Amino acid sequence: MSGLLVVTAVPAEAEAVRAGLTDPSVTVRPVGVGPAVAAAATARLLALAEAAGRPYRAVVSAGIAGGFVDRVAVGGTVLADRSVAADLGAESPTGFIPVEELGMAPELLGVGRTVAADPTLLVALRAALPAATVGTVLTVGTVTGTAESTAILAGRHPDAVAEAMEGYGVAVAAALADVPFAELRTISNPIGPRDRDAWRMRDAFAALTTAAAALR
Ligand SMILES: O=C(O)c1cccc(C(=O)CC[C@H]2O[C@@H](n3cnc4c(=O)[nH]cnc43)[C@H](O)[C@@H]2O)c1
Repeated sequence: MSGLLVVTAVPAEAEAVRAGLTDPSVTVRPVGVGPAVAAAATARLLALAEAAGRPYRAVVSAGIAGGFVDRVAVGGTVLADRSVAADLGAESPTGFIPVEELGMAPELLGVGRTVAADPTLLVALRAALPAATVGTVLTVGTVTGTAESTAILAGRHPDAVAEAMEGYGVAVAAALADVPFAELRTISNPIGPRDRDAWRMRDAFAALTTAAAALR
């Protein structure tokens, strides 16, 4: 059995995680931006390890994220109790319809648009990161960038604390491989009207390095 697999979107996130690790058995791999590449790359990493007779014991999606204002601060750390594909569904004149409510046969839904964190892994991470905010982390294909879309998303997900672009994809790969999953994020920017100058990447990367000590 191998140790923990940590997947990030970009190499800078992977470097920030590696800088804070205390457990040499942890493997960190940048897999790309967005749920599709994150799912495909994570599935491949898990399958290769399993085929080599050294399956990973758990997988964590880690990186920076946007935080919902008044729910988590920029520079803060978030643990997802569930990762949700926020835009998986259909628009309608009366609002968004989640994929579960579209009337498809349940067996066609695969793992659905919500994946809960592994309870044991989440308990361990919460114990190691007591200051972390725990809540839903949304996975989006497009970074939210207007006041209107922020209000809609926040209203639709009152339990959501952050949004990022990979967690649900990694979660699906982990679920199909029957490997425990969790998502760990540090907040680089408030979710809202796009203001790239307001992004605090350095603070978020520093927080990611600090939080990485919990990955063991
Ligand atoms: O949006 C940009 O302009 C941008 C430009 C260069 C690099 C980046 C990133 O490195 C983002 C990578 C990663 O960060 C997550 N993230 C961070 N903030 C948000 C957000 O507000 N909404 C969604 N995702 C966010 C995401 O997981 C990206 O993969 C960005």
